[in-house]
Amino acid sequence: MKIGVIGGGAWGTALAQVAARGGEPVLLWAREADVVTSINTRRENSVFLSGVTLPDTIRATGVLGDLSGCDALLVVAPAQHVRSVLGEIDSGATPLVLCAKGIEAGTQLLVGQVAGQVHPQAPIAVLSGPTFAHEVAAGQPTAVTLACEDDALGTALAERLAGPAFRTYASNDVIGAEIGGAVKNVLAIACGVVEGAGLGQNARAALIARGFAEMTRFGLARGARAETLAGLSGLGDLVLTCSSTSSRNFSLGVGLGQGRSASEMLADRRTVAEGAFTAPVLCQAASAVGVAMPVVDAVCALLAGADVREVVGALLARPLTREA
Ligand SMILES: NC(=O)c1ccc[n+]([C@@H]2O[C@H](COP(=O)([O-])OP(=O)(O)OC[C@H]3O[C@@H](n4cnc5c(N)ncnc54)[C@H](O)[C@@H]3O)[C@@H](O)[C@H]2O)c1
Ligand SMILES: O=P(O)(O)OC[C@H](O)CO
Repeated sequence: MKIGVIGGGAWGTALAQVAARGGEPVLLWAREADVVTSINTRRENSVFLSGVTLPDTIRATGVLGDLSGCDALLVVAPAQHVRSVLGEIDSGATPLVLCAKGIEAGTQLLVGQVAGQVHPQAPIAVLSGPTFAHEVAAGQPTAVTLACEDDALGTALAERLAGPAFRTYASNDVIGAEIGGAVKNVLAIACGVVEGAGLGQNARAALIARGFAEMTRFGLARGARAETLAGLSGLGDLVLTCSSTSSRNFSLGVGLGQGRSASEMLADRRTVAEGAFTAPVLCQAASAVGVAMPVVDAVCALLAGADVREVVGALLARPLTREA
């Protein structure tokens, strides 16, 4: 199965390395000419994943059409750009494996649903889980969910991408796998705020638990299965990103907690903090299905410039309620 990768950021590059591990050729499309040059001439993505030497079997291209001979495409562009990038490629019925984590602004669709709209003939799969790109690239042990409604294709993809230190768990809950990854990015911002504002470890643990309750309520309302949300792509990824400054979302939250403005921090950065874009859409999507997500609402308020102490005070002052 020849793999193509759409997106030359840190995660697309690390996944290209995963796919190339057995010696198979992998073609990676990158939007930036300097990324293409860096990979093809220096065997390194010095822009988004510096310090990692890539095998000769990974070739980069700036031409999306070059991916047309691939047997499966890993889609690793940021969530808000998946529609436009996929719209530029004529991949027919080639399976698309969505690896971005987010909800599209305007449509409130998960990225797999966006891909299904753009390429109705293509089988859709989702790869998601607790996966910092630099750890995967370093060959450190990692486990992910590989979800696909077509069990045979899902198993084939899971086997193709698995490696000695990269364990893939097959699932057919595509929506569940996507919702975990999208929602945890927003909750990671909240946990970063706790860190930045010095609110303590009790508060962070409470946010992880109550955030998981929000993820579960929203996921069930959108058709996810509870066991998927409690698995690698949900709770697993939530725990990872809510407890590490390696997370861009967590780090953005730390800045917010220290009183910096979101727009200032997001301006001019080349790397993506998906939670900042997902948060406002998630607020609308939750309201559309009648699900309360107070932590997510608080993140939206902070991203829009609200005062940290006031937002935290309002969260704590809500009427007492039952846990479940
Ligand atoms: N980095 C990780 O550890 C990691 C792990 C799992 C999932 N992800 C997810 O993978 C996706 C990609 O993240 P990343 O970390 O590889 O990116 P990155 O932050 O390393 O790089 C930014 C990426 O955004 C792309 N980009 C910027 N503007 C664009 C535009 N207008 N159109 C198309 N692409 C554009 C750039 O080409 C680049 O590929 C995100 O959804 C992220 O949540 C990342
Ligand atoms: O750096 P973040 O916050 O985008 O997180 C990266 C991955 O999603 C972790 O699984």
